[in-house]
Amino acid sequence: MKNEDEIPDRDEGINGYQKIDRYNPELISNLSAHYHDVLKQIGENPEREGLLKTPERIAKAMLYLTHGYELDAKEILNSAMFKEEYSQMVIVKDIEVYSMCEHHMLPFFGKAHIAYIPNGYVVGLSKIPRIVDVFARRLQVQERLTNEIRDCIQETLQPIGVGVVIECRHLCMSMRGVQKQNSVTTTSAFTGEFLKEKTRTEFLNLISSRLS
Ligand SMILES: Nc1nc2c(ncn2[C@@H]2O[C@H](COP(=O)(O)OP(=O)(O)OP(=O)(O)O)[C@@H](O)[C@H]2O)c(=O)[nH]1
Ligand SMILES: [Zn+2]
Repeated sequence: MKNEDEIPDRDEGINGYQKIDRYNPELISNLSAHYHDVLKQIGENPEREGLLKTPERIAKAMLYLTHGYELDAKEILNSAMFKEEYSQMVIVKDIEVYSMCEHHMLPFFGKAHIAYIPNGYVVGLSKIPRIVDVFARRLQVQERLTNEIRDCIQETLQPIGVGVVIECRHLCMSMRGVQKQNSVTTTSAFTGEFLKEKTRTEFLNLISSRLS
């Protein structure tokens, strides 16, 4: 029996998530109908002029904000790995992060700082922020986001070590709930050489310094 809420083109995707076609008009229209109902349920009038296109806008925005499910971070890293005899720490810092917490579907946002020590191979620099987005554009908790980035780099590039630090503000803690406007959550994850205090301290010092 066909479930009328069934998502069209549902199919086994990568990373254990269902593959969906985010541009499928039928999917956008189904999702818009749900958001139309949400507007009614919160006491709004979805027929007033300002809200006429809102359900469709939200549907498209949500599909965009969760598009990381379809992307394969390992494939992205594999596409630009170069043999290079550079053996010092490589750091890409201050990478903007925009994600949504899986508890409230409210944004959390801030910065990621990522380092690795190559083991014969380096990766194209742009690929580091790209994989941050792959994992951030999903429903997340900051701790899992941090670990997923670390594991992806470690398993794909197989460097001597990886360090990931993420600092974010969670709107579920500032707009609602405990209503703390200035709290920032810091998470970190390390492998290999970064488990040693000396290397980790060097990384943490370098990410806290600012270019003048
Ligand atoms: N560890 C972790 N917790 C998160 C993250 N994002 C949101 N949370 C927390 O998830 C928890 C959910 O707790 P619940 O008590 O079930 O939800 P709630 O009643 O809405 O909680 P309050 O936010 O305290 O009002 C809250 O403490 C949130 O602050 C995250 O990325 N990591
Ligand atoms: Zn939340």
